[in-house]
Amino acid sequence: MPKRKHPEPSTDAGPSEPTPSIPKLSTDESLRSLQESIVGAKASATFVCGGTIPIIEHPNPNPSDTESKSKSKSTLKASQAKSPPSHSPKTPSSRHIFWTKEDNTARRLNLPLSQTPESQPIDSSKERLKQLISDCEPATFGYKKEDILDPSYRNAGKLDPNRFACNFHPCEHGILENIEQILLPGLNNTEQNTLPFRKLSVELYKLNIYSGPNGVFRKHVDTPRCESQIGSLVICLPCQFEGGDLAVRHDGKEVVFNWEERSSDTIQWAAFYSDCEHEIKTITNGDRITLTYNLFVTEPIAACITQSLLDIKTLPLYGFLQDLLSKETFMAEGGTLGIWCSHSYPHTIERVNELLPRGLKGSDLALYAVLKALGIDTKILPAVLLEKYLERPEKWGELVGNKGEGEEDPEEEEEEEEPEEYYDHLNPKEEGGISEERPFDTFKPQWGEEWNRDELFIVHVGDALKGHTMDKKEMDENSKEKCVRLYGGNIAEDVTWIAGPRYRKAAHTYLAWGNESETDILYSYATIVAQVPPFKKHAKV
Ligand SMILES: O=C(O)CCC(=O)C(=O)O
Ligand SMILES: [Fe+2]
Repeated sequence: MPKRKHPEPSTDAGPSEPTPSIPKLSTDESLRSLQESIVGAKASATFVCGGTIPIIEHPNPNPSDTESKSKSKSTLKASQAKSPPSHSPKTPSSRHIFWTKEDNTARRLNLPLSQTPESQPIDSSKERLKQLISDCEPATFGYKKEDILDPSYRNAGKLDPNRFACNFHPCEHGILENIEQILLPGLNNTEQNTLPFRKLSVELYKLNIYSGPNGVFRKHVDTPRCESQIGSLVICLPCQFEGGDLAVRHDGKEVVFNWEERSSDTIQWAAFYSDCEHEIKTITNGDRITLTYNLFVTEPIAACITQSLLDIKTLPLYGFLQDLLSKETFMAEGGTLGIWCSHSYPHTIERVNELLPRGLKGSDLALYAVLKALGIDTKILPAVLLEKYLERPEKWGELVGNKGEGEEDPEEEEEEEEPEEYYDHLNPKEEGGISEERPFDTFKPQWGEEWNRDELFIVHVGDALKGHTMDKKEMDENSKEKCVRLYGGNIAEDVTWIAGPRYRKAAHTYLAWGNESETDILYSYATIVAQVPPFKKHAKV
């Protein structure tokens, strides 16, 4: 365990946010304020960004007005993208979609329709648009590993990328660079390079058309196409429509992109992490044509482009923790902090150690990087909740938002490992739907309740992340013993837990005891575990 650093008075902590001062707080009070600070940092973390590119008749030297025009219902604003790099190409006056019909003949549509070449009457462009719509196939959505066609849930047309091409690429106008800076920032400080430099790659996924009066895609979470997928990008091409707001949510926050006003003459875009719930409100009129892309985090790149990295010391959380650690009253004997990750990761895949911590998102990334930068031994580890709550079923209600006694067995409710699409439709009575899939969503643990340690759960923290395993024969052991065998590690009696469990993943499948043999699943959560060393007065940075 490293020695607790005794930081110098913070001179370079945050440019705007003053470092909160914590005079003589007991460890418990300090932990409470730490929890507030971490939860606060999570609340202000970014999970989505977007922007606008006007289509102009004549090339403009600075064409990419990427200022976001999204409307936010919460206090959070959609992150504003910066100006494009100087090498950004000139904006073409219009965009072309080329596509093939079933008989393999090719067609072309110019957008915006108002910029139809003079040689071509506008009516024939409108006719082309109709043809494009009718050449699309009905768009399905994934539910329980099946493709479902249900226009009351998703009413749209689609073309797969092998049937169309468009003279647009998200690298133009610096869109990808802007997304990278916001969703995949390099975090660094002068002393320590805490994370390898990361880059985004992008892959075209579909062309979709949502047409009035009933085009819609109700709330869902995109299915990641592979483990390194970190998000989705939507490019809305210039074509007039009304309605069709895109609402993106994470952790109780919502950002709404209202694209109707500028739909006829601009390209508008939004990018968000894959675990964000989102929906497209009803398109009441016109045609909303989008290109969707999958965003992946690439292999680590050795070279660091230092000037583009965000300085960790400018994060308010850095100053706060630095100050806390300089107080002798804070965890004087040292101890372990455990923070449940607020984003979903494929943390039980075979190659998990290639993907984490590299693929950390938003607030998890910031917290991990801050702890590392402060010299705290920090790891991403799996945590398993052992079923102590089964002995106290009346306590379960408190966890799932005071649902009261006699509720269904939470294990049964939570059988799926991913939040599902289509839940709202299938469970119309369940307000919000999502709480059924993620029972912890509504639970806000308060420091001091010690809910997970003594009363409700025993948390087992593994020694390292590892891929999903399977026992093909019955083992004579209880869950605790199983965890120790699979993960090493120990029952984490002395971990101070912050925030609450969110996204679990199947970690181990095994044959359960019973009259008939059936398989059971052990789930784990990704957590950030930090070993705070004991305070040593003489320990200087
Ligand atoms: O078109 C949009 O705004 C989003 C589309 C979407 O959510 C999807 O294709 O999964
Ligand atoms: Fe989606």
